[in-house]
Amino acid sequence: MNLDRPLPHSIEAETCVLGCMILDNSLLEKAQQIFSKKDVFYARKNQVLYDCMIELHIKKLPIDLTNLRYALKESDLLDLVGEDYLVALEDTVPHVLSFEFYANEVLRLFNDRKKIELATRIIEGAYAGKYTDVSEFISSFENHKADSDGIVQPMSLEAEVMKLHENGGLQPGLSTGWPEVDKYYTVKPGQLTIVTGIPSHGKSTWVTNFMVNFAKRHQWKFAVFSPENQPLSRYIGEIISMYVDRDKSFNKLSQGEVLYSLEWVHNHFVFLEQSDTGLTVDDLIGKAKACISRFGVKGFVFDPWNEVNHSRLDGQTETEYVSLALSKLKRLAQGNNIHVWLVAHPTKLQKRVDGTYGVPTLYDISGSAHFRNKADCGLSIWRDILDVENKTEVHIQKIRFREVGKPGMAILKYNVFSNRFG
Ligand SMILES: Nc1ncnc2c1ncn2[C@@H]1O[C@H](COP(=O)(O)OP(=O)(O)OP(=O)(O)O)[C@@H](O)[C@H]1O
Repeated sequence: MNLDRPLPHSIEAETCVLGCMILDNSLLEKAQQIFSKKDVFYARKNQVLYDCMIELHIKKLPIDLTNLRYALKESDLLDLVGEDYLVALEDTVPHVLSFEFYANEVLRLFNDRKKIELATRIIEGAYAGKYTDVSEFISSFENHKADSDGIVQPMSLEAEVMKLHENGGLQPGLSTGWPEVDKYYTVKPGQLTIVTGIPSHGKSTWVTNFMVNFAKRHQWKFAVFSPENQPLSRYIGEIISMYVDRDKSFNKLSQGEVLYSLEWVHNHFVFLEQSDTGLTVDDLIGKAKACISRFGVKGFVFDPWNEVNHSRLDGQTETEYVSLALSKLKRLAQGNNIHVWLVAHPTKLQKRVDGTYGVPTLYDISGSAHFRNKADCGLSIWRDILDVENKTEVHIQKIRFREVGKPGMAILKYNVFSNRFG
């Protein structure tokens, strides 16, 4: 089937991204985080240049015009890119600060092209009368590399596998900002983390503190659905206390400090308001996607699960509903290369003989064992509420990929003034 118009692209955005990386080589790693796929560039010469930059980076060589020209010549690709185009790259950049904006634009357009390609194949399949069950056909394409029969042959993944190897193989995720937690849990885009814990044991406080760490350290932006943290001005005050990280609470900051910090919060967070009827998982996913394209959001936090409107279809069991909803959240994470955190309460727990409650697991979350089965990573936050030292235990109960971490437990101390864990 022929498309009679060009696929969406922006040569200007692509050249700006490449130019920024020449001016500031450290941006290449950021680009690799934003673009999970290799072939995000529309123009062949831009794709060649991006590949070449990755190669220089792997060889620990500076990404500059001299090295790029040499590497392109070596692989007979200089004519394809063109000397003049290469030299002009640096001049096309309005400012390196625009990098993230242009990179997200390149990613958005790449995703649009993929959607059009997918839709075209679906239409072709329908014309050919090949598929009786449309939903099955669509889900086969969600596995990206599946051919039209849903069967993947390993050599079709050659480029991805070689790229993974070139980029250093199976690498850990990004640091949480707490070395003791990093031993067990790091963060990869494209995954779903489920956090559980007994009420008042500090799940929300820990997740919020985690977001602040992550936004500071990796410049991630977060979309947060946290209806219990109302009014929002109060929640933002708590975030500010965590951000400034001094032994003083929000109340003791100067007006200047508050205003400065508020601007930082503004640049790293957006909040989703609850609706009167309660937002459904589909509503939240729609809003998350809007936040990804409008604000370049990389992390999405649902806190807690029981504040979501869980209306089910007629005849659908709770287990089926949970399974489908978690699959949708995983697809949101994978398809957009973001990380999703879901906070969920355990069901009523059994008291221990000493009257205290033990550490809940993902199997204790009300609704279904799918919380354990579908999560890529599972954490349980627990504390002894009588502990005078305010210690919190972070139990890492499930890690799907070994490079991301391993099961274990990290202890963090909570500071009541800064509201931070350290
Ligand atoms: N280690 C700790 N020591 C003392 N206080 C803590 C500790 N961790 C959290 N807190 C405090 O406990 C209170 C409850 O924390 P938080 O709201 O984060 O818990 P939660 O597990 O999310 O609860 P819920 O399930 O009810 O939403 C907050 O006031 C928080 O400041």
